[in-house]
Amino acid sequence: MGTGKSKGTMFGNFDLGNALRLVGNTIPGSGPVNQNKMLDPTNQIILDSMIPGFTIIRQLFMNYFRLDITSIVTKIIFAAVVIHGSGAIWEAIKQFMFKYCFSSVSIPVSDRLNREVLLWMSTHVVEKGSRHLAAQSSKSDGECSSGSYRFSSLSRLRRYNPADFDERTPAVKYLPTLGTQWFWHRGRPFMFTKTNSSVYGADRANGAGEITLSCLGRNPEPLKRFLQDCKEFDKKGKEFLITVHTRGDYSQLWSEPILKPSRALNTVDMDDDVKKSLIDDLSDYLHPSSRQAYGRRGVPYRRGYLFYGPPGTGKTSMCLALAGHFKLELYTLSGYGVKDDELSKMFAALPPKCMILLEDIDSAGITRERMGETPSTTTTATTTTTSSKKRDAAARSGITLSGLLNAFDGTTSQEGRVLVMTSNTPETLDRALVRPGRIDRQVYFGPVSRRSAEAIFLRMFSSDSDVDKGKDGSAAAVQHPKWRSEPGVGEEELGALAVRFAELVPEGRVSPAELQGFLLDHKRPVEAVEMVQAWVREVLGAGEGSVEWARQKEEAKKSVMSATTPKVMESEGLGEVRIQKEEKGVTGWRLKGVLHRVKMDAADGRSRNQGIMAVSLDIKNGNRR
Ligand SMILES: Nc1ncnc2c1ncn2[C@@H]1O[C@H](COP(=O)(O)OP(=O)(O)OP(=O)(O)O)[C@@H](O)[C@H]1O
Repeated sequence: MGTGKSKGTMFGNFDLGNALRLVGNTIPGSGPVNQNKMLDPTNQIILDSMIPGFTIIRQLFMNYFRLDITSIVTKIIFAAVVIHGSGAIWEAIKQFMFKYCFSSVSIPVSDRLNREVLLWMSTHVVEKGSRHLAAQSSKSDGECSSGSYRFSSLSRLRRYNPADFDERTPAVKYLPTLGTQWFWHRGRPFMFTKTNSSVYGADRANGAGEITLSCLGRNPEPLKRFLQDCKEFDKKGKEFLITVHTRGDYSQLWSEPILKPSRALNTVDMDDDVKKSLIDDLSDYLHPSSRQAYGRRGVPYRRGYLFYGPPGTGKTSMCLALAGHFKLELYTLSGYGVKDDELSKMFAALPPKCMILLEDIDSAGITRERMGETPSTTTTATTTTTSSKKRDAAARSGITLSGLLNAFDGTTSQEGRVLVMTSNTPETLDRALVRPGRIDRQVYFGPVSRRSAEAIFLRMFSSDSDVDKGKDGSAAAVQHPKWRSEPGVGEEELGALAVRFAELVPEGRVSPAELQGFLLDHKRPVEAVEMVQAWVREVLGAGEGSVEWARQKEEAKKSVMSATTPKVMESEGLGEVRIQKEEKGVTGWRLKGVLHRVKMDAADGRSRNQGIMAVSLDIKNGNRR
């Protein structure tokens, strides 16, 4: 290098000494152009080897333009050598400096820190005036995909922007592009480098890359501080969002995180005491000292809840609200299509502290049959049909009871998680699934009471600023044009309307989801009060799946239980009525099922359900929707 002998192939034979002599010989003014001047044979050979036919070209220029191009060509070659050589020297200096004068840290593309650094860079560097950017379209709900991640961090830090919600022209987000960028952080220069040479597949297609951060000095502390700041920044942005993972596809067990606006606990209506006790129980469990306390007492550090009740009563909403309140990442699974071994791997892959939601666990088709543990029930045609139906569901879902229990309690299963199962028909769940230790609390979510009807009404018609204040204490971002645009309806008037509305909604007969649906169709409070009676009449004749249907079903079951108990000798161990068939009759629906007795198995101490009697019950005026 120092001799000027270049590394490049083009300059492989170049002799700098000769070249310098040539330059000297041909410096303008060093003498008149002599047409017949011959080139030094060595130089001639060098130039000819570098530019084939140079001597002929030179001669032509001499003859036609009386110009000796040797000087120009030699200078160009000399400049190229200098540029090339200085590039290599600069590279060597850089490498030396980097090795001995800089600290650096690299962050793989799969690590969440990668996303957190990108977010910080986007907001503090890229959006503040980078000239080289990577652009991405955000999704309508404010999500933006970055590498294998999805995040709405940029939009969530801004005020409401209608463009963020326009499906046709999603807003554009800017991220650091591949390559190197310098920036200042806490008074120090930092170098950010993003490369994708070791990134493949979807990540590469999405523009994700490994990040290397460097800063001047041999002490890596400033880098650590910077990474901590990135984490804090990300956390702050997520304050009003929750991270949700669903089942992953292809090689991933869980999907990449999806950010959703978190739901405030006060927007989920339920009995105040039940809600308070649930929150207290969870805060107790999540207390930093709990893990140790559980460990010292030899109790596995896990907590399980069963949220049960008719459809649309807030089970899922409560789960989202709790995850947001306690800043837990939420992993949701609806059960179908997962095999036992995959489920066990999914549980093993959960982070140490998170919430896992198994939705509608009763419809996941989990049976003992696949384990060859057919419960002894009275053999009726309906039982056979139900068993085969369940077997079909189980075959579809691939989960067995033992597989599920193994995932919950297995050695690979993470401690520290909060498990929530939701169910519309908890009585159909195997007792082993909901025994204490797996499910520590069962929480009932019921239809609307008078108090909750009033609360839902007020929440729907309060000004947006009030709703927002309830959630995060911030001022309103937007006021919806239609909601509560009735003149003359002030706070006092609204309160009175809410009381009137609640009186017209019969207690325990409609679900919060049904009531919410009605109020979404009637966005003015006076109109809602006027229309609610007609709507209630319509809903109470509603069919399967409604709260009214569930209520009548429960009542019918209870009456069968109380009527049959004396006949069934030992009432001790009497379980519940399990519906197996629903037939349309003249006056409504006839449900056929089996009355169960629960027996403890002396051998393994597990409870066994034994069908002891076929029963039928009627639901009057029930009609399917
Ligand atoms: N108790 C409640 N308080 C406030 N909103 C509710 C409540 N119950 C239901 N909702 C509203 O109804 C809709 C459905 O609620 P959600 O999905 O939580 O019900 P669910 O009980 O989980 O239903 P399913 O059993 O069918 O899964 C949501 O939009 C939610 O806002």
